[in-house]
Amino acid sequence: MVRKTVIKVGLLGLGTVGTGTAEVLFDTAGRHPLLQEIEIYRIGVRSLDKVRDINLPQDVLTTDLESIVVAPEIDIIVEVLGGLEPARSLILKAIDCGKHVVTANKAVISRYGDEIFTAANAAGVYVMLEAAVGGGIPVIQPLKQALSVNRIQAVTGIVNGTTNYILTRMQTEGSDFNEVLADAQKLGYAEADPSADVDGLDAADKIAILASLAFGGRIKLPEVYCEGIRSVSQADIAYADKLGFVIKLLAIAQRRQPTAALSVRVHPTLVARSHPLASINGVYNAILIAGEPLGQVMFYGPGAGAGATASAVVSDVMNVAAVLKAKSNQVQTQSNPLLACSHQDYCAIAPMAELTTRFYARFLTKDRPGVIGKLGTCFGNYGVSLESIVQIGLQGNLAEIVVVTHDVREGNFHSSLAEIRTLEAVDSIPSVLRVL
Ligand SMILES: NC(=O)C1=CN([C@@H]2O[C@H](COP(=O)(O)OP(=O)(O)OC[C@H]3O[C@@H](n4cnc5c(N)ncnc54)[C@H](OP(=O)(O)O)[C@@H]3O)[C@@H](O)[C@H]2O)C=CC1
Ligand SMILES: N[C@@H](CC=O)C(=O)O
Ligand code: NA
Repeated sequence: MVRKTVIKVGLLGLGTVGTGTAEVLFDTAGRHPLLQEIEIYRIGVRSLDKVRDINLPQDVLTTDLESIVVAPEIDIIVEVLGGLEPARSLILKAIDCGKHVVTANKAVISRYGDEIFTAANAAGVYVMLEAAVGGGIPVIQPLKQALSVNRIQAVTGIVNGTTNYILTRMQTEGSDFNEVLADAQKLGYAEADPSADVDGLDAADKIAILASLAFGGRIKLPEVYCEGIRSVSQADIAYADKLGFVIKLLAIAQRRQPTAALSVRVHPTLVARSHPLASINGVYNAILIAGEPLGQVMFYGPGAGAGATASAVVSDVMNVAAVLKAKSNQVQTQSNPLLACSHQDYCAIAPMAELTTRFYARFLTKDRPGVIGKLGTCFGNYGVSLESIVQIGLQGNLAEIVVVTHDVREGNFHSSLAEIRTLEAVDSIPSVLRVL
């Protein structure tokens, strides 16, 4: 006989994502029937006095988060607090108490994934994280399951909604960076400390998680190269546009040969207008995955926001609930390897100097004959071949020269720039960006 179980959830956090999650779990009509067997038992928050946009059963709220993770009635802990502590300790405590965990917290997973998954594997519980990357876009489960038969070659993504929203509005409306950031905060897209978005750290957390799943090894976060969007100016956006590009904050994990070290990086990048990632605008995210034998597949959707992220959180809750239900009916006794994390070793990460990529660079120089020739000589000394070189205008009495290179070893390109900086005719190099 199949018994009907009620699976109890302890929800840690009732902010943007927590509220969206509770709304889905309280309103199950027309969704998967299994959701009707899932109940929110307790919700942990910082303040009981805060006005909430959601009707809650009496006494469900508490500020005692520890009491939730140790409650014997609770099967699944959903951590949507954000930040490193107390999130990390509460996740570990929940695992220690034999509870499954669903989290949207990429900051904790990318830094403490090793400790958390080792503990979860030892305790025989799942730690699920679909909401941690790409918000509502299903990308974690596809990487663990449907795509895992492929040899992955590259994961290239726009994985931060806030910065894509900012860059899109700077590009299409010429808006001011700080004004648009304030809007992204109001819309609930940004992290509590938005420098995590703007400086690329959130995207670095996410690409570390994606790379780990795609390439089958853990990633040491400090080895992920990370550059944010503060240096992207209206001048670069305008030049990129003239040259047929848009500027996107890309997160890339790439392995050129199966045995080579991985390149894992986040930086603003010129993307050709014809490339599929160039048309991903606003808070939308997209992740392009290339693998053998599949070829390319692109996941696209809302990368942040209450409803979108709740969709991912609740799908994880439902996956675990399905396992618990099967277990209670004695159908399944072992961990499902396509839900659990199975890596123990670390990936070897290649130094940035070894990266081969194209570059865009903008120079301010004295406006006199022969300067372009001198730049060309310095580039030639280091094997840097130019795809285009343009001098469009003057800034004051200085000439503005923009170059786009062919593929070049990053170390060689920087050596050529070091030599160019010594030229008497060169005033400054205001920007250097990579080109996809
Ligand atoms: N916002 C988004 O679009 C997305 C967010 N995420 C991730 O989801 C997580 C949550 O984000 P979000 O919902 O935006 O965050 P919010 O800041 O909106 O909400 C955080 C919630 O956690 C509670 N909280 C935080 N710290 C504590 C603490 N020390 N003790 C008790 N309660 C605490 C807050 O309580 P109180 O309400 O009382 O202040 C609040 O309810 C983060 O890890 C974020 O990176 C992932 C994908 C998208
Ligand atoms: N701050 C993040 C929220 C989702 O992960 C973003 O802007 O993408
Ligand atoms: Na996701």
